[in-house]
Amino acid sequence: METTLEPAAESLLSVRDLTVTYPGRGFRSPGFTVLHGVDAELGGGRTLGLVGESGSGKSTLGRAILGLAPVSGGTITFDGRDISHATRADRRRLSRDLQVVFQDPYSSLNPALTVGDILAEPLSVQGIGVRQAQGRIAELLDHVGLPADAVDRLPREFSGGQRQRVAIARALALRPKLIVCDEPVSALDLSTQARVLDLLLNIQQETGVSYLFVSHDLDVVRHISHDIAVMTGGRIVEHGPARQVTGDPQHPYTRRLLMASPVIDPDQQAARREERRRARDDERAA
Ligand SMILES: Nc1ncnc2c1ncn2[C@@H]1O[C@H](COP(=O)(O)OP(=O)(O)OP(=O)(O)O)[C@@H](O)[C@H]1O
Repeated sequence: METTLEPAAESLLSVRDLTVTYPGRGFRSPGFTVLHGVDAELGGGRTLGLVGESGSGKSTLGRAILGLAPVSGGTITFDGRDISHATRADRRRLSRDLQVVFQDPYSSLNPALTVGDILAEPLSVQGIGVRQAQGRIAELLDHVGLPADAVDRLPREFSGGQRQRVAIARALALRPKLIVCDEPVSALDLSTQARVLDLLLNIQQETGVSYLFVSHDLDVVRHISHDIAVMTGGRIVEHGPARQVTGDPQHPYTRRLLMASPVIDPDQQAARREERRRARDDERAA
């Protein structure tokens, strides 16, 4: 199924025909193509949820945007600039506007640094003085709901959810325009997941930051996203407003994903029955 994307009126991120091929190990071994001509679009102050099974290429898309996966074809335009082949120096400048929160709050924070030092790092890289940095760090801790004395403590003194709050504070330090959130709640228990998702929503309302939110969990993505892109086999098979993608899925793969995610609400259960009926009809017609 083809998904034709019109650039959003105020597009912040635009991915066009993106191909990522990892190089083969030896000179005889061919490269391994993970993304095959991916298109995606994200406007300012909005969230694009990227959902799909394990290995479908979601993280690779996030990594390509961050300059951590090789772009072998197509373009990535961010804030009006083509960043597909940004140099290291370009990336340093871009890090003001483009940040990341990874899945694992246990390995993504340097265990030897205090929370204060972790938050000071991006500020000092951008040349922000100590006094100004101290003020900003206090503001950031307050913003993510951590106590002021967290500044002198080490990551191991915090729970998984609190560590993820530290990672979010670090990502926010330079007031970015976009944060790539790569499975940021997958390692957390359900109630902590809900609190971290609410925090991300509040931050977006207050700051206008955009999120590319990668998750294998459609329920999580549905909760946080304005738009959803559905990915399988390195291709985006459906991309549209969250309500439309989850309420009236067009692609059989999206329908399967929806059927596999748990529902409690009776209206959703009725909709789910209808989805199953349509999927059965589609299979018979195929
Ligand atoms: N550095 C790499 N070199 C070679 N292949 C890679 C590399 N990183 C990822 N891959 C492969 O790319 C494919 C897509 O991986 P990716 O992590 O993007 O998927 P995903 O949808 O995010 O899955 P998950 O939810 O499990 O993280 C996988 O087959 C993976 O093995």
